[in-house]
Amino acid sequence: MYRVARELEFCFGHRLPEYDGKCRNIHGHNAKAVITLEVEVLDKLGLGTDFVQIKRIVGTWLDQHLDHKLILNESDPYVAEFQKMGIPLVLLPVNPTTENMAKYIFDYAKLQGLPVAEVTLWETPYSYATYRPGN
Ligand SMILES: Nc1nc2c(c(=O)[nH]1)N=C([C@H](O)[C@H](O)COP(=O)(O)OP(=O)(O)OP(=O)(O)O)CN2
Repeated sequence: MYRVARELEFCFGHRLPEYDGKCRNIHGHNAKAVITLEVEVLDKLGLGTDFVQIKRIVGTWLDQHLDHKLILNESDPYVAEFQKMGIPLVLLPVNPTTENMAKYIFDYAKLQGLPVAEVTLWETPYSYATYRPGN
């Protein structure tokens, strides 16, 4: 079994409604997602999955869909106000925590047919969460 990983960076804003602390306020992060794939067999060039392919598929989506976006829980009372202002939002059915966003990125990579094993999302240089499906 081979594990192949590509790091991808993007910026986002979010807030955690009802959080008892400063993360209840809108704030931003320079995030790094680590997309880890598992493959049993290498291709004839000796590649598991081409790093370039991971960047093209997941990196392009991160750039277009999440980079410099405000990510909110769809039930957040702030949503209507930001929509009135024409601010581009990404709405999730859950709070935009590091854990939930790691799974959100995992689900996208999986849907694109990548053999993704786990996604780690670094929210700050010191804090990260990893999502991998359990048995
Ligand atoms: N398990 C989780 N805990 C926290 C999350 C999360 O997504 N999952 N998120 C937050 C906040 O979003 C916050 O931005 C991060 O908190 P913190 O580690 O305090 O980050 P700072 O860089 O601001 O830390 P300082 O040392 O205070 O500068 C909180 N918890």
